[in-house]
Amino acid sequence: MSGDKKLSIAEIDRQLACGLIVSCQPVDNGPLDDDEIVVCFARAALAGGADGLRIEGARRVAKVRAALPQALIIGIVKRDLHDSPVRITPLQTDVSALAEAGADIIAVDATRRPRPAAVRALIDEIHRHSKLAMADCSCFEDAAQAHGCGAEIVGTTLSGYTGGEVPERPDFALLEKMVAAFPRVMAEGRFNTPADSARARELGAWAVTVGTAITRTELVTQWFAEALKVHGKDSAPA
Ligand SMILES: CC(=O)N[C@H](C=O)[C@@H](O)[C@H](O)[C@H](O)COP(=O)(O)O
Repeated sequence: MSGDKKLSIAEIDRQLACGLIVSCQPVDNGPLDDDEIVVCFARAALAGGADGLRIEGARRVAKVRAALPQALIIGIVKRDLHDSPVRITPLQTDVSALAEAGADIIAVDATRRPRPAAVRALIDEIHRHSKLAMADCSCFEDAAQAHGCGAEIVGTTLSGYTGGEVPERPDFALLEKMVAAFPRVMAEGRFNTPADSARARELGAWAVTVGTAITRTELVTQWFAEALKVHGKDSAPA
């Protein structure tokens, strides 16, 4: 298994062409929430020109790695803990499982919230496996802390998801602030259109991760259905 593959950040810099990463995370328990479908999403994303993939769960990372030995994979584990709001790769054992499954980059929640393992401990564990660390951040201060702990990549992933209503638009203000301070910033979270993704790159994002708009068919269908409701039966021509 190519869990042993070790890419340097400079090699990844060279591999990025358009800077698009596709997150292949179907809606939980929906009709597309299936390991083989995730592998198909991954194949389709690469066929469409993506530079890399974001995959949830060690088992799915291993399946995608086996099917696509050369793919750049960012691995995460999502788990619901009873005593912490941290969901994305909260434990050191999650890190080891993702490393063994063949992830190149391992992303962890880097928010400064109550958590079972410190951000530094998770990043150290990622590096112990000779993998690269990405910090999923909710604000500039999260990114500063994670960068200080050695994270190679910091992302806007969790902006808007740590309290209050989730905004509709991406957090461009945070992206700009992070780009000015850190060398590799992942634009992630609600980059739902090619135009917003391109804008992120114009602003200096190292790469852009797009999930929902590509791999959550139910939600994209809802966007269309909601928009079309305005012109429902009453306004249709007789
Ligand atoms: C907040 C959180 O849990 N984000 C998750 C992180 O893996 C995923 O649910 C998102 O789909 C991913 O970040 C991509 O973002 P978007 O789906 O908006 O393109």
